[in-house]
Amino acid sequence: MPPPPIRRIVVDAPHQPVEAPPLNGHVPAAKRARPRSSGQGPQRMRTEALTIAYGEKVAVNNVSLPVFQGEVLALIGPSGCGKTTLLRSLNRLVELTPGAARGGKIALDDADVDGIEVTTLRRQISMVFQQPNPFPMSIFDNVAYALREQGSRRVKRAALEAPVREALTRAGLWDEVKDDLDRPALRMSGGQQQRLCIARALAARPEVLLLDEPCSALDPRSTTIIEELILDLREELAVVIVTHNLQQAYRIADRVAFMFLGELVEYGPAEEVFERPQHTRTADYVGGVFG
Ligand SMILES: Nc1ncnc2c1ncn2[C@@H]1O[C@H](COP(=O)(O)OP(=O)(O)OP(=O)(O)O)[C@@H](O)[C@H]1O
Repeated sequence: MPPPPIRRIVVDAPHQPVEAPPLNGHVPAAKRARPRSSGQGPQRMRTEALTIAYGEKVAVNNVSLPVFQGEVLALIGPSGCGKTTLLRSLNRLVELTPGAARGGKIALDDADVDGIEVTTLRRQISMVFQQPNPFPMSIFDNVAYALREQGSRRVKRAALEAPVREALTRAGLWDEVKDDLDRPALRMSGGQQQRLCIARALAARPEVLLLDEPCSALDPRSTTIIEELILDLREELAVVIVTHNLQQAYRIADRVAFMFLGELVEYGPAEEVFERPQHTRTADYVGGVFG
């Protein structure tokens, strides 16, 4: 099947195109470090009419959204619009919240996620959280943990060295930690800890990487390193990131989904959503009015 073209979704009646103010004046196009994806990757996931409620509170309302391999999809929108709920629904983490209920469908490679054993699903769709959360064990064991969980619990350390090294290399951390693998992970810097969490997520060889504001607790240098890393990883994965940082979304996203009060208001290539938004609400948000 030919890859689907990049297209835009504008929910609600399309408004007159509006001129968006620059992104708080901080993000000239030249800041974009790498070309955006050509949009040729296969579709990895999709939600169809996804609705999630916490009791009476509808947090995500009727959202249909594709996720493509080789791309970074950024979920943006004002606080409380449902970004994290949507992200956590993709690997069924949201089900762990008491009172949460879901309607609609989520598919991974055309398979309904409800039919995939949940541990397997969470290996295929790994998640990295806002606060780095390494386990209280060594750097090596943090990454090896994911491998041991995959059924090789009794495998000797020597057999895990190559995959641990590979995951740390992919997470851009190997050179910094290779002589210190037995150091407690909790003694690393915040930025290193977050990259370790990414390495741990990658060790499970996921198809989709979910990132929930992964840089919000980090300094600018660590943020730049992780943004570069996300752009590298996008070659082999589908990446979905929730971010409040519009400059970050502009820098790294190939496509952007703007949510408001649980609804998907606008979705499309990042440049279009930021520079030529079709919806007044999107224009107001990317212009810094909301949020
Ligand atoms: N456990 C919960 N129980 C009840 N309501 C919840 C729960 N978690 C989230 N909500 C509500 O669901 C809505 C969406 O929340 P969510 O955290 O998904 O939004 P968000 O866009 O990620 O917000 P933020 O940007 O502030 O993290 C909000 O109104 C929130 O108050």
